[in-house]
Amino acid sequence: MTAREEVLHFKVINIVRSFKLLPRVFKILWETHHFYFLTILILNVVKGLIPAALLLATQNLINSVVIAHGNSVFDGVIYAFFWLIAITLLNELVGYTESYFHHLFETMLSNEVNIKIMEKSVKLSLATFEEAEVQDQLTRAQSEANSRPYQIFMTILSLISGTVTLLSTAAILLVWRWWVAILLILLPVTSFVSFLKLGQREFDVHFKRAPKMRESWYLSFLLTKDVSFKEIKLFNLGNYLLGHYKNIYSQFFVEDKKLAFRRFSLSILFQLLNLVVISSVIFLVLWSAYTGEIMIGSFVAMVQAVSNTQSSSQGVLQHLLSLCQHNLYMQQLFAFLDLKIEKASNRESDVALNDKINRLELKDVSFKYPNKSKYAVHEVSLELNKGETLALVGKNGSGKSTLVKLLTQLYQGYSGNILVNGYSARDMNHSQLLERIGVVFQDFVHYEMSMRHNIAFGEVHQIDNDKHILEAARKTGILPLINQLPQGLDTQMGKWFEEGHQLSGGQWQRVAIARAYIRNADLYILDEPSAFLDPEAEYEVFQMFRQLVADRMGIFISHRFSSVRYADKIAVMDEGRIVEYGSHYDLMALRGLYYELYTMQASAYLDNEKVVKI
Ligand SMILES: Nc1ncnc2c1ncn2[C@@H]1O[C@H](COP(=O)(O)OP(=O)(O)OP(=O)(O)O)[C@@H](O)[C@H]1O
Repeated sequence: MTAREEVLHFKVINIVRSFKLLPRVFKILWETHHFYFLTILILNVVKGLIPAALLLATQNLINSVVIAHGNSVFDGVIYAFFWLIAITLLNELVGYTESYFHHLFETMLSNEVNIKIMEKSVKLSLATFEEAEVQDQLTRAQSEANSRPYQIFMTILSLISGTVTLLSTAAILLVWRWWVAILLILLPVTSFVSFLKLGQREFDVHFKRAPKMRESWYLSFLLTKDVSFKEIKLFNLGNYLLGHYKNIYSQFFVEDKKLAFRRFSLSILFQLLNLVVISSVIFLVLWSAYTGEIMIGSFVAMVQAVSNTQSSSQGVLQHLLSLCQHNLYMQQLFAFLDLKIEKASNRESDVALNDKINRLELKDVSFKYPNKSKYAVHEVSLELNKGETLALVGKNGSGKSTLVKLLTQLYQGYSGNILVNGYSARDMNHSQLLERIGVVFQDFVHYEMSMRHNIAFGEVHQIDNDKHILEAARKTGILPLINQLPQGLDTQMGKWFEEGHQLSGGQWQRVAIARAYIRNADLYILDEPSAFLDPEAEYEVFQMFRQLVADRMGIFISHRFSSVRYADKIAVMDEGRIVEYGSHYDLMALRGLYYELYTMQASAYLDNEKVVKI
């Protein structure tokens, strides 16, 4: 049974079992802030005792007035009055102090949980992170991270104070008629099971909703973010996407309405049952007072005790129910936090990379994406030495970018071997290896931060080293651009935040290349570095790349054969395999796929020239 099925097959007993999560919940609460946590806990125990104390004080006051009326001794009344005022004051004081600590603790707790989720996120491997189920778990964990853990805390507190109130008020009734106290405590149990089942159903509905929630989040992202705004306008997609979004939410509403109606009907039914029992018990108290069995003060206290016992018993069970539901959420959060981390990078057994990388070998490397039958990379073997450049070419989807992700160990589940200086990359100290590689991915990030951040993120400890950052900028030709920016390196980039300076596609691409170049790496990998560049910029970028890797190694992926031809080695990929391998001249002489692609592109340029001449 998969984890998902396990959760969906939760029965009443399994929900109760979910209480074993409580120690872990307490650990999070404790770690959030020891002092606040303990203080709130203690205040709640005190809060739980107050209703019974108030009750006894009221009973005492009324009875002492009755006694004083008979024998004109007023001291007892003053004394009882003092106690009532003191307890009322304590009640107020506890309430205000508790809400002060609550307020602070709430923010801290949601931060703590959000941080735990983000910490876990960055540790996951790319393969795990990309799994749809993991994305769903993340959505579930994140969507309620701000409210759920705090609600759990509140529920636990209400449970504590409710139980204390229940026991203390029930004790007053026990003295009078023990079976009435038991009846009032057990009465709400009848509703407990029904509400528990309903809670399970509500959870199942929300559990199954995660993929749709993700879809609705994505639709809202498309409709509200600048990256998609232009296309949405041009293709007039607004109404279509909005309709889709509304559709998802109207489906949610139908489900919610059904559940709300069930909850409403159950509540009415059990409320009526309660009313009948409570009225009968109050009539019994009334009868006792009428027959003179109890005094008037005790009568008032007893009626109050009946109502308190019944309501606190109902409250305790309600809180137990909420706790079950909250625990189901926590189970999702913990499932995400417990996800396996593929490689414990920097293990003691890892081979240290003490030297510069001067040799890279791939031996029969094959890789399939999870749940895919076809190889994205199939039996790839190649080698690269210091001072050499390798160009990867091939049609769309032939496996070039995947190969780069394998080289950078983003995916570990490959067969064959990748050797760095003769050692298997699998056994190498991961961070040391990655420190020696500078990569620009095809889908590089536009950081909506300052230019300084955008470049220095390649070597974050250089964030304040202007000289170093500007040198990387010079190598990609963006120095003149930086000089023109209103706050130079500290200018905000992009359009998401105030005073943001938007760059063109080619400028963003050069910034991304500068981010790789700021690293003093031994191997530079550029995945389609010229996709957004004009011919002049492309020429410039490749000249600089060749200079940079003259005594290092360089790999680039490109569909532009004008640049590819200058690489020392060219690997032509098709359906995951390397089908041709050699220099430009070797491959042209072969008259195979490379020749075909090269001449196709060259003739397209020549045709254009003809058109211009005509
Ligand atoms: N994250 C992923 N999950 C599943 N399959 C993927 C993933 N990324 C790529 N693929 C698949 O792997 C194959 C190789 O993709 P890859 O991105 O490596 O090709 P490429 O040669 O870089 O293509 P392009 O020239 O279009 O960038 C394709 O069939 C693609 O559908």
